[in-house]
Amino acid sequence: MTTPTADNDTSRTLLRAATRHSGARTAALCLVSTAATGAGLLLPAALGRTLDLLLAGAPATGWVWCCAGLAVLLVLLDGCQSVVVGTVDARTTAWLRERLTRHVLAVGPAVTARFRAGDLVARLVGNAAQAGTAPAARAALLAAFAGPVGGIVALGLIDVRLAVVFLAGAPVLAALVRAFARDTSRCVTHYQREQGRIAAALAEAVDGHRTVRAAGTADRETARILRPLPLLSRAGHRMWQVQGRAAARAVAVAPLLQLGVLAVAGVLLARHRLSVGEVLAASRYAVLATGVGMLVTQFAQVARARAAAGRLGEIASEPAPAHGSRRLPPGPGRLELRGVTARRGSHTVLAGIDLVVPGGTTLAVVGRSGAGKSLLAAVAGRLADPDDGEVLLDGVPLSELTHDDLRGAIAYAFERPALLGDTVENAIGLGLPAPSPTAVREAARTADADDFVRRLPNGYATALADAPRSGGESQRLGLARAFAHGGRLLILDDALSSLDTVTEARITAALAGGGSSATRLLVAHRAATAARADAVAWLDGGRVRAVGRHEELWGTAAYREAFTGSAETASTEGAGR
Ligand SMILES: Nc1ncnc2c1ncn2[C@@H]1O[C@H](COP(=O)(O)OP(=O)(O)OP(=O)(O)O)[C@@H](O)[C@H]1O
Repeated sequence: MTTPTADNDTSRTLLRAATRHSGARTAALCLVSTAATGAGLLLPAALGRTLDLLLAGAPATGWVWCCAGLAVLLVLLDGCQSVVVGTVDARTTAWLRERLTRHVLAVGPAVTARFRAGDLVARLVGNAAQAGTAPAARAALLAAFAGPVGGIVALGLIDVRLAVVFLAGAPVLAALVRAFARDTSRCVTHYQREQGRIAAALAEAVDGHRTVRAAGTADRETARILRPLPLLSRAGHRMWQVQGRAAARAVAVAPLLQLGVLAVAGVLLARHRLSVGEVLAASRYAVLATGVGMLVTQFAQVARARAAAGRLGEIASEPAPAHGSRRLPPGPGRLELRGVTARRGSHTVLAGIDLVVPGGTTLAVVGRSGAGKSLLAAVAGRLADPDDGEVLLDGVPLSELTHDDLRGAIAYAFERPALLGDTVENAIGLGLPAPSPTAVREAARTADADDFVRRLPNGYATALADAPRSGGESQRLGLARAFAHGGRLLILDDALSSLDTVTEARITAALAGGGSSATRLLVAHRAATAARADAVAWLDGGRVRAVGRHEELWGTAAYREAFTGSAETASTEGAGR
């Protein structure tokens, strides 16, 4: 579990990297924004000069053109700014989404232990888009600062007393902006958190729609999903209050400052220290110098982006398992667990497990529901790391293997496989660099899936979305994927549970009878499956109570009990282990 400080550091690092990624465009945006601010600052001076020349009856055509040119330039720069802001936002958002999606998938099940699925999606979609505006918003904030600062400098250049009058009231404005920035960050963080809660509950309800309908609890479920709504509404109202209060205070203070500047300018005009044009310029610079409205908007944007980046930082700080650099030497696929201990919360699920599966043999793992069979299967193929001990394949600790060697050597099938890909063929060949149609069909035949795939509208080319499947058919496709993957270790985590006993017998017999040369680890609930394995590991109370042939163990009453009453509850691929 990471700390809030680590999350904050990570969010800052993430934003810095995202800004670097759009570096050239962000620099261009800074240039365009600065140029726009510069043009905005020059315009009042040019207008003042033009007015003075016109009042004096002197030729002012050049200055009129200059004013017109500056006005046109401002419009053009404004257009450029919109285009560049759009591009920077889009590129940064895309970069953040890609990087975090990769990270989420690299972290694996641990990420779903900390974040609910809907909340993760809300973060990767909504918050990434908000955080993606950070580089452009910061550049715009700089430009928004340049306006008031330039306005004060210009006032000082016209007459230093004008700047002094303004600066006397400026601390009040600065305090307003600071309070606004602080309050906004707080409300935005609350708002985004409540949004994430709603998204998480909604995703759970959509996933469990059959259960909700069967229980007739749609109304209660809707209420559960929308429970954070009052808090969301409160955070939203608070945001508007903060923004409204800041604007109201600014509206109260800014005109007073502008009035002060104008009064002093009027006195100086009366004393012939300033021209009419300079008074006009001073009045416009006073407006620019009090440009708090712009600052408030930009601060709000930066605060939203930073709060969103904070939520992304929480994901990014979740450590992904590191892979080693060792290659897998040739070998028969001998699997060895040495003193493997795995805890979940305060519960020690696996306590110092020692187990050896000789290459090319089948080990069935049995035990009552909750005995830790799925966790053992996850640890055996490094879907999860043990808290203590190590797992070796042909003598090499899994944690020291390169990512490609590890994943190339171990194939998995689950009770409820997630089928990914455009077509049935792609779903079976998932993960293979170049899946051959022959290998995919051969694997499907071994998994007893070939017949029903051929009956689909376009056979193997049928889009997954157009291939309605029963639980057993999905399992067979998941098995086919594992068989097509090959490798020297095959782990079936309750992947035969939805098959009828005849099909299950056919598949396990095919595997044992030369259908696969791999070492096989089977999480089994049925006595018949255990009976076909070369050996059985009986898990009980977090330990291996016995290893032996099924027929030998069957004599023990407690062993027989492990097969009764445990078949209804089973593990799932997405259960977060
Ligand atoms: N992410 C997790 N957080 C907390 N506890 C967990 C987590 N994953 C598994 N557990 C707990 O670990 C124990 C073993 O779970 P596991 O799924 O490995 O059991 P199993 O033997 O496969 O059960 P079944 O036969 O019902 O599928 C259970 O008590 C389960 O609640």
